[in-house]
Amino acid sequence: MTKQELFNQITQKSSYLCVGLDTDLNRIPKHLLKAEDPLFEFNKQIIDATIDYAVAYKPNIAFYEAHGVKGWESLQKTIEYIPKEAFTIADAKRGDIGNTSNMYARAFFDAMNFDSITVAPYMGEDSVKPFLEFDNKWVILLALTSNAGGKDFQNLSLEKGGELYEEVLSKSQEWGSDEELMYVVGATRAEALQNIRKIVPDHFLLVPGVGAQGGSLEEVSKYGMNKHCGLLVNSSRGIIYADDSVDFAKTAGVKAQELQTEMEGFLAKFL
Ligand SMILES: O=c1ccn([C@@H]2O[C@H](COP(=O)(O)O)[C@@H](O)[C@H]2O)c(=O)[nH]1
Repeated sequence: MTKQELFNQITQKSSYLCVGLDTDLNRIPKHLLKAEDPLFEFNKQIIDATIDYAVAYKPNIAFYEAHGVKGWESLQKTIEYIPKEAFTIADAKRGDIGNTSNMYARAFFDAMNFDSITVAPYMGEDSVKPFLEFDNKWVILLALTSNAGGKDFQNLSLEKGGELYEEVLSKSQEWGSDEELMYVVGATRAEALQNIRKIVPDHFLLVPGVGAQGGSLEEVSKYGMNKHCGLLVNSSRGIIYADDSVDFAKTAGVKAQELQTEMEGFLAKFL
């Protein structure tokens, strides 16, 4: 999906919501455990209930690979089920020496046909570039993550000035353009967004941390939005586990719609 196509989706749905598919057998409604493929059955119903309000879906790969072959099958079925209009994110946080990164990229872009993958920048240019060699695919580089421990390294001051996450943002722009590179910035780090927008004014940001982690959608939208919206705001648990009854999908739809309605307001105010 191109940047323009993503922006078109955002405009059409008045939404920059990404629904996180962190599907956990211990948390899904009990009646689904009888299904042949409970992970897929849950995802299918969540997708059907939220597709009118969401522009992206982000399966977190850990929740699938934890089940071995069966989990990978559920993931494959899920990615095939997501309507083509939606942007898909493999939240896999990969990155290794070049030839290994190339295999990761082939797994998620060729074999599974995801639009994008999250990548850790820690191993540098030759670990990230293999992911950028695929047409019409996106790399989403971890910049300033939502967890408390993100500060351990990402906020370290560099001798030449600035902090490590700022160097990730500026250096990586030598590797790819804003048509193929996005950044992860946690909603819990919204105070940094004004500064981040000075370094990456045109890039899309994937923003997890709204909902269960307590990030503010309003602050993220106010300080993070650019002329192409430039935001995909993820909520996983806050949507998919809002209700563990047989009505779980309906409730997920309501939660997604609530966020979409707020986003519609912010698009009118800040875009
Ligand atoms: O900095 C980061 C990077 C990734 N994540 C992932 O996003 C979702 C958040 O889930 P919630 O239930 O909405 O909190 C999850 O898959 C994380 O692994 C993140 O939270 N922060």
